[in-house]
Amino acid sequence: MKPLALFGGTFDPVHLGHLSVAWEAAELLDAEVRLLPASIPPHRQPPIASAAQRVAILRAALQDQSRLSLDTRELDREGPSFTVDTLTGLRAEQGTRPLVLLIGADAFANLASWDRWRELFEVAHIGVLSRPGVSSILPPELEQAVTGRRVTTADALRDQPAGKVIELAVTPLEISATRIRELLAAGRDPRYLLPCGVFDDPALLAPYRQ
Ligand SMILES: Nc1ncnc2c1ncn2[C@@H]1O[C@H](COP(=O)(O)OP(=O)(O)OP(=O)(O)O)[C@@H](O)[C@H]1O
Ligand SMILES: O=C(O)c1ccc[n+]([C@@H]2O[C@H](COP(=O)([O-])O)[C@@H](O)[C@H]2O)c1
Repeated sequence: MKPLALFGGTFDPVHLGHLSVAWEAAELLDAEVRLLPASIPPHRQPPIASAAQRVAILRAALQDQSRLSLDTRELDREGPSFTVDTLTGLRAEQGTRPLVLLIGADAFANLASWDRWRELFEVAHIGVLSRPGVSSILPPELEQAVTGRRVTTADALRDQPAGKVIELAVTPLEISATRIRELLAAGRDPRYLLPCGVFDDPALLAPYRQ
């Protein structure tokens, strides 16, 4: 069975950095990949755009392809979007299908601050996406938790439903939502940092313009 990979984020807004690494992860793992927008992200300022606005941008971004899809379950839940709750729900739905949590290297380095973070390894594998400027040195507590879990081939994720960690060497694209919000707020037009379906509809980016 193809693994199911979840790529969570604030997506405020989704950009070509997200889509490119999600696409490459889908290819590298031969997995179904779902983008999972967070409702109230646990460890950061609330997003500029509302959940409905971020979903509208995601839908526009994902049109005309079938490899990446959208999973809005965190938006349907009250309270902060703790990833362990989301993955536990998916585990109950998906039986023994391998689940892979995709996270950028910057977010992965902070994993030990996440809610019930050790339980994540019980419900999913973790696929770490390389990101420019992010060191691969982990805090000792996390390094210890990861020891013995590292695998280097996608096939190794199919042998069991959860518990492994794989580094995914994706093409580095130095794009961030922060930079896109700054450019839009300054009246600039970051056309080639965003998917064309998003840029072609100016109403979608209105929340970020001042
Ligand atoms: N260019 C990129 N390359 C690799 N991973 C990325 C990239 N941009 C974002 N990610 C990863 O995507 C996930 C969701 O990121 P998020 O929605 O916070 O985007 P962001 O660009 O980091 O946003 P912000 O600048 O607002 O923090 C995180 O795991 C993050 O590490
Ligand atoms: O569960 C947690 O405690 C937790 C803490 C920080 C981040 N996350 C998740 O990590 C993903 C990326 O977060 P962010 O803030 O980089 O967009 C997103 O799906 C968040 O819900 C989850």
